[in-house]
Amino acid sequence: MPDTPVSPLFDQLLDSLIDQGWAVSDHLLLPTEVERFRRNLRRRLQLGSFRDAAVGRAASRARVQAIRGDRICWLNPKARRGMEAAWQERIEQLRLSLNQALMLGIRHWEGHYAVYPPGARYARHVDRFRDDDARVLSTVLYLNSRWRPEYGGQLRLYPEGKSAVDLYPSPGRFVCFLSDRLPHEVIETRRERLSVVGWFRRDSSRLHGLTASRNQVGKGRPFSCRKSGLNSLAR
Ligand SMILES: O=C(O)CCC(=O)C(=O)O
Ligand SMILES: [Fe+2]
Repeated sequence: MPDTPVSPLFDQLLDSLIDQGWAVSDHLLLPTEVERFRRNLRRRLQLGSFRDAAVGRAASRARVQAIRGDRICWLNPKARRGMEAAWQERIEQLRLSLNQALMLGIRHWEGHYAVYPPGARYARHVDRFRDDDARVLSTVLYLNSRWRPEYGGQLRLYPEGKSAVDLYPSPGRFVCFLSDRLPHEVIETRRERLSVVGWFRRDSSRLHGLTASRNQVGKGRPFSCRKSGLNSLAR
């Protein structure tokens, strides 16, 4: 098996994931790459490729907006050029590192752009579906040009038995966390908030349009801080 080069950045991410079930890096992309990626998002927005995000198969639109106010557009998994391709190449490197170091058995990543207009939020939830355990790790990359705390819009993580953690969507920030056990929410934003949200999955299907179960908390085994704990939760 060829050795996967694990960059020091990935090393730090892996260590944090093992220790606390979530990780953050502000250096995965250059500022110029973040800008190019943002331009790409804006182009897709102008083309009318975005649609309201969904939360439940039968939920009414008004109810959805109260829970989740973003609009989304899936990335092209077959992109060959531009930042969509570059990002998915980097994500592929991370996938190889994750599988090598933690044996998570991840087979692919899929993700979408998300735009939260001012006033939008995403209520507390867990990313793994009730009836589908394919999502292993959630990822978020923020494409905002700048961010100040007074804009709100922070991602609030609720690690079990610990205080909540607030992460502001600053330009180029990357956050990842275990999809099945880390409740989180997006606090109401006062500015337009741009991101690429995605999931490392252990299946090979690309079924878009399924929706996350709200407050699906407490499923799965208790999180262990040791590698063996991570290994076992991935099986
Ligand atoms: O944008 C974020 O910070 C998180 C979004 C999220 O939780 C989701 O789309 O499931
Ligand atoms: Fe989420």
